[in-house]
Amino acid sequence: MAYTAKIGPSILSSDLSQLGRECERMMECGADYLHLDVMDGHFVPNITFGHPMVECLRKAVGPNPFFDMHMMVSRPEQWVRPMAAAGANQYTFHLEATTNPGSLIKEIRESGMKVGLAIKPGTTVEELAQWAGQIDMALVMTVEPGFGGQKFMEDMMPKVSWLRSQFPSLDIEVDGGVGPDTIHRCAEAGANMIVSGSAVLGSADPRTVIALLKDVVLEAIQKRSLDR
Ligand SMILES: O=C(CO)[C@H](O)[C@H](O)COP(=O)(O)O
Repeated sequence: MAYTAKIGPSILSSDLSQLGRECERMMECGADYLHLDVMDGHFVPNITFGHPMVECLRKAVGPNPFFDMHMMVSRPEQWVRPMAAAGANQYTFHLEATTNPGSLIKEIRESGMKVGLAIKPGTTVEELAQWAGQIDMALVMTVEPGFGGQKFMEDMMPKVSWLRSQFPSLDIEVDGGVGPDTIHRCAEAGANMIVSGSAVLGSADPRTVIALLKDVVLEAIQKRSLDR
């Protein structure tokens, strides 16, 4: 079992006027990585930020925090090189946004980043599966992408369970409505990379929330390895 539990706060839910400080605060509170949501107002009905912001953030927080870029954009091919140059570590694009996932995967690798592949709630996991051998991480969205603070879609969990059964070493991320109330379902299904926005950033005690999320996932991983 090659994967481990990792918690990545979605900084979309932070005080955006203090983004550098918020990123540092999350890392100090035990985050394993930072999940950065890039939205273009076209693939999703919301706009956030692009590579100039990522470059500034990288300068502000230094070389260590792992930047997991969730590219909710219509033309993901366009931003691979700029994001790599800005200091991104992983480039997660949406399967629905490209007609040529194979060449995009190759380009991301050549640019030195890890590859993540995301699917919206309406996309089947079988469509993702054909690329699973070529990617570092699969992201199963548990809300319709576009906004933080939405309700967790429990009915996405069979996708996670199926992926885990088929790809025992793959990093599987869940994103949307994940927090103390929903983490058990994600962990049981086999997710190991946990994005949490409002539940972590909206808490008065993010350190405790991050630790709780991580403990639940670690316990599920241990249980799965004992059951094998
Ligand atoms: O990708 C996203 C929205 O498209 C966000 O990462 C996600 O919604 C996290 O926020 P929350 O935990 O509050 O749901």
